[in-house]
Amino acid sequence: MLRTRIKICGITRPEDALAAVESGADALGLVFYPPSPRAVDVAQAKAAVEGVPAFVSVTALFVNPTVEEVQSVLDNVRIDLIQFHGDEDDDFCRQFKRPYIKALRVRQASDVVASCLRFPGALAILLDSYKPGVPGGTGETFDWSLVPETPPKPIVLAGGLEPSNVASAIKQIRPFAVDISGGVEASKGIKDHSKITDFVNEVYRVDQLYRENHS
Ligand SMILES: O=C(O)c1ccccc1NCC(=O)[C@H](O)[C@H](O)COP(=O)(O)O
Repeated sequence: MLRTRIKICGITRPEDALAAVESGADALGLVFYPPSPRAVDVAQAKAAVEGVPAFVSVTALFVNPTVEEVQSVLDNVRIDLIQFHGDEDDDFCRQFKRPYIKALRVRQASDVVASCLRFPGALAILLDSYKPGVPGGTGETFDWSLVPETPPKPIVLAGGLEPSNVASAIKQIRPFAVDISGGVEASKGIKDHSKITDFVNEVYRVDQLYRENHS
């Protein structure tokens, strides 16, 4: 079994990026969506990820951006992956020639399979909670029983994860990756480093248990 990958989203400060890297995160997320309390501009983003080693992926997150907005970020910040949270279609997402993740706010089971099929170019589908008018970062969980057992694409599970519930989530869904933002914050946009460590350790713990029970 592959271990569960860990993405810490909503990074705004270099010290939070380094804390996530030192804890063992696989990927970091930068929110390029101005209405978000975790939004960064190009200068903040560059500073935040400057010391991030190449083996940790940096993800740029957008909600219905223009082509120029995405391109400007790609031209100026080290970005390995793009994550789209709006109404973008597969053609839009693919044009930047970077691996991309499409976020889906889950309301019913059929949403998951349908989305995987609508985004053949996506590296993975990120499943998040549905809250009217809020494109992401809700801090709320959704009904995990809506996730099919064998989805057509790798699943990144998001929405209201915390150190205290991530083990149950992984046991139930076995996602490719877990994504957290609010659950490791001290306040909006500011990460709590001990919560990051607790979260990562909890993911490692449940993966280790799984390996022991399936060897
Ligand atoms: O974080 C935001 O404010 C945000 C705004 C608009 C679109 C996406 C946003 N965040 C995405 C994420 O941080 C995560 O991918 C995901 O939504 C999990 O967030 P959380 O429930 O806080 O763990």
